[in-house]
Amino acid sequence: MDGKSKPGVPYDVMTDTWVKKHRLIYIGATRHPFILSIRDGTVDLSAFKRWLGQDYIFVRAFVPFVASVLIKAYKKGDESSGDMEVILSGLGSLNDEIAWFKQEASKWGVDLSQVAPEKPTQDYCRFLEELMRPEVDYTVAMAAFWAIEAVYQESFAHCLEEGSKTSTELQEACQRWGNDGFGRYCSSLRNIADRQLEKVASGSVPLVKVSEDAVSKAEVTFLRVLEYEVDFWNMSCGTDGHSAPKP
Ligand SMILES: Cc1ncc(CN)c(N)n1
Repeated sequence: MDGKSKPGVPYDVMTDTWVKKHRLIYIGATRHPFILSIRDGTVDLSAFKRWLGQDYIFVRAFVPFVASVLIKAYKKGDESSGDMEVILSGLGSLNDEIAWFKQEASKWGVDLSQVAPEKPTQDYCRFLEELMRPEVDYTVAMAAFWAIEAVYQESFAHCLEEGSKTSTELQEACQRWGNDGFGRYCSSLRNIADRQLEKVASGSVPLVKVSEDAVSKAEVTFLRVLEYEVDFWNMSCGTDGHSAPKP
């Protein structure tokens, strides 16, 4: 709890504060025109196929990133926190996700072996590599991990809400990240990130002490994730100026 909170009055955890403070870019990432076009049934299928091929490349790079977070959780040495179990479950679902991408690609006639990473994918994967370095704080890596998963969860859940006109053929893709189980998994990641971010408050004992430096680095990292996600959606739509011409 921060020093200004009153007993019995709910207070914002750090990730709430960030989402409110950076609301515009957060909305930009979770309500992007690409997602809105899936939701209203007008998505350009060549854009969807481009997203599919590029996201397969991203997810392959995301696996070692998540493994690096698992190593950081292990090194923290707090077995009772349950963090490793949450992260391990994430690695398990990434295994299913990779199999799903292969199956979906064959359904849509996308030859994954021929897909080259576009610039936004390359940049995002490079960012993941930077975060994998052992000197990157667990708090910073967890904040990125949560934000990356949360953007997909919020985006695709929006395509399944009442009133959406998502086509039947794309509903399964939306279910992958928009289902309640994935929502609960994102909440677990968020709780870990918030617990790590909890700062020393006057008169209360913090659960975890992290330096101000790690907290501000984590916020910058959160913002960078949102920017990379927006670039990734832009690329999928072909509105980034870098994408290959539509097939
Ligand atoms: C670009 C991106 N961001 C997030 C996710 C969710 N794992 C994803 N598959 N791709």
